[in-house]
Amino acid sequence: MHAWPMPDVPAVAPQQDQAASLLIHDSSAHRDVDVAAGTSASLYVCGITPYDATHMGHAATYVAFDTLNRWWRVTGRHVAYVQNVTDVDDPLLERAAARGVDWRDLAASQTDLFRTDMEALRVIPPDHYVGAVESIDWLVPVVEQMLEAGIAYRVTGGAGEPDGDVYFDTAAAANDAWRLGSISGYDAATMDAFFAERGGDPGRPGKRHALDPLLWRVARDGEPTWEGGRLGTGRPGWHIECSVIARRFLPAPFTVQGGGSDLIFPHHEFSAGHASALDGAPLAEHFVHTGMVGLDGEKMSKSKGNLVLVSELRAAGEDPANIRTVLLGQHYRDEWFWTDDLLATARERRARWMDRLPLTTAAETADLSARLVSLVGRDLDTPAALDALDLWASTEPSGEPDLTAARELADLIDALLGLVL
Ligand SMILES: Nc1ncnc2c1ncn2[C@@H]1O[C@H](COS(=O)(=O)NC(=O)[C@@H](N)CS)[C@@H](O)[C@H]1O
Ligand SMILES: [Zn+2]
Repeated sequence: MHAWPMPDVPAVAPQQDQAASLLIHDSSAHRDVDVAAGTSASLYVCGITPYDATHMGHAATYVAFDTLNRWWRVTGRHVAYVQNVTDVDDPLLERAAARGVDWRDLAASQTDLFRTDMEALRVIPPDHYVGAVESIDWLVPVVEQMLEAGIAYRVTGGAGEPDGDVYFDTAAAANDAWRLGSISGYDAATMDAFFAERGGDPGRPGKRHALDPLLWRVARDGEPTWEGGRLGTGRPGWHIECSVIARRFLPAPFTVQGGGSDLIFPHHEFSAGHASALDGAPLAEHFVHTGMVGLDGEKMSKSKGNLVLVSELRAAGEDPANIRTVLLGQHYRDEWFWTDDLLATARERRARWMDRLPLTTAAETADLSARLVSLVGRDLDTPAALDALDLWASTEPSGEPDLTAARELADLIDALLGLVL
């Protein structure tokens, strides 16, 4: 499927000395790692399950990885970027049924809304934007191979379920590249809790291990189904889509797998497990996760219905650059809560930067540009970058205004932070 239009990303003089390193926190290694290496990078960021799009938690996560993308580009790297859309999965089907709408219409309209919000927030689109449904033809042979290799198995009935659902055998699949816990590092109790909470079925009779995740769900009445070759008609489990889409369009391993912290387990654990099961290569070199955004003391989520939607703020006339300023003002790994005050503050900050811009000098532009690139290169410290803009805006100009310098600074702020002043 198509992504969304590319924002204008001004060409800027590569900040050579700042291209030294890009430190970012790897949740799997539990430490900061340098991902600046080389002339090219590759990024997979899990996409939305298309309903209740685009709430501020979604937006915070995609803007965070857009900042990573932008740092790589400003420092002269080529970036290969892929994102999926989980356009078939239990939560989507449940929501469509609850609303009495066709699940395909819900997925299509919500994905369109997401695209317009991403365009408004000036998020650079992925090179490949791929739906789970589009990936079915690619994932069926992979699951068939897993069955043949003995790292997947069929479950016979139980609890009123039909025979034939295909599960991943987490024990049999362990190899040098992956074993249960490789990505999350969680203990068994944590995995059990998160698995049940996030779409898993630990109590399903007939499974070899409670944490074995579903690869293929055979047809049930009233559910959408697709041809599944030797798997029989049915539909895919959640994790395998991301393994197969990433493997199709990105190197094995690619540089960074991204998503919110709620994806660490089971989703990224098993996306990695499925990808490594047959080819023995790690899914990604590094795993990076954002903190959860909440409202009124609770994580912003569909099920709680406490959503602040980008489209609603835009419909009320808010400049998306102010929304992006709020998001960049929070550290991507922090848990935080949206408030209207944050938006008011963002408007004022950005207005001050806009007033100061025409007075800037060549020296200021050189210093500030290097500082901004360096700060973002330290675990995407955009809050510190915005503080540096505040400091600059609050000081008297250091000499004669230089309109060329003002243009260059505006271009760097746009290219690196996606903010138009
Ligand atoms: N409250 C939140 N705060 C921050 N990020 C969030 C929040 N809610 C969801 N996300 C992130 O937004 C992205 C899309 O979330 S989602 O719509 O539920 N979809 C999925 O997680 C799957 N389609 C990934 S394959 C994920 O990276 C998720 O971690
Ligand atoms: Zn995913």
